[in-house]
Amino acid sequence: MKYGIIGYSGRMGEAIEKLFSQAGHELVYQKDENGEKEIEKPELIIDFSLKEAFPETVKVIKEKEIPLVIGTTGLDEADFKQLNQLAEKVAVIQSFNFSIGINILSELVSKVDNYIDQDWDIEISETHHRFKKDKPSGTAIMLSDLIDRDIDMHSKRLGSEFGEHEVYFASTGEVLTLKHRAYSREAFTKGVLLSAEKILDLNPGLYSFKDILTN
Ligand SMILES: NC(=O)C1=CN([C@@H]2O[C@H](COP(=O)(O)OP(=O)(O)OC[C@H]3O[C@@H](n4cnc5c(N)ncnc54)[C@H](OP(=O)(O)O)[C@@H]3O)[C@@H](O)[C@H]2O)C=CC1
Ligand SMILES: O=C(O)C1=N[C@H](C(=O)O)C[C@H](O)C1
Repeated sequence: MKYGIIGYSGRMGEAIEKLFSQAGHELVYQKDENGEKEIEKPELIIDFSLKEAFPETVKVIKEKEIPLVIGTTGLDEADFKQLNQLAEKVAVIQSFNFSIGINILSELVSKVDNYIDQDWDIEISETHHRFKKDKPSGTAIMLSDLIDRDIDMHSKRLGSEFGEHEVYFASTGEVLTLKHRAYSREAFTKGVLLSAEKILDLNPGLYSFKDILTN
């Protein structure tokens, strides 16, 4: 496939280009803070940039009318409204975490929540590399949104950690911890590749990575 990346020069942009090139896909469009370069019109766009770049991403998708795979975090309700608007015309796959493990963990969180009552404490902890700009992580927000109460979230920024998430459920006398740790960015880029390879066959609409994994 011929694809484009927004956030091309970033950590994820570089890791995506490496995996996609190994899989035989061709980068024909790239955009970062320094500008854009288009060799030819891409079949789809992959966005792993920053929230500040989101208005530009919306503009690019509107102009090109091509599908979007987006993993950028920090997006708010207004941004999701825009994603829904784009999804009326093109397929959009959005997830704050493209790893298989976190998507299984999110199923488990919902399952545990069905067993416990208000007497249980629930807290989420996330650890990422020192360069990560947003806090709490998109994944921590996504996990807390699965539970119908306010959850305390704890963020650490340490060295080069790729991404660790823990969800604690505790009552007097016991604690249950669900934990996921990414050992490399491959944890995410493999999910991005799977999404990109499937998106060209999808009808317009807003899809999650879980939709892609389970269909
Ligand atoms: N959903 C998931 O599975 C995952 C999501 N992420 C998310 O992906 C995003 C990128 O992470 P990471 O690669 O580590 O971040 P980086 O800071 O390394 O990269 C950000 C990229 O965005 C570009 N950028 C910044 N502002 C603009 C702008 N206004 N217009 C166009 N491009 C812009 C930067 O360009 P320049 O270098 O020129 O400044 C850079 O290429 C983050 O939101 C992160 O949370 C990360 C991992 C997994
Ligand atoms: O910035 C990162 O690196 C990551 N960001 C995502 C998030 O905010 O949840 C996903 C992953 O944990 C890595």
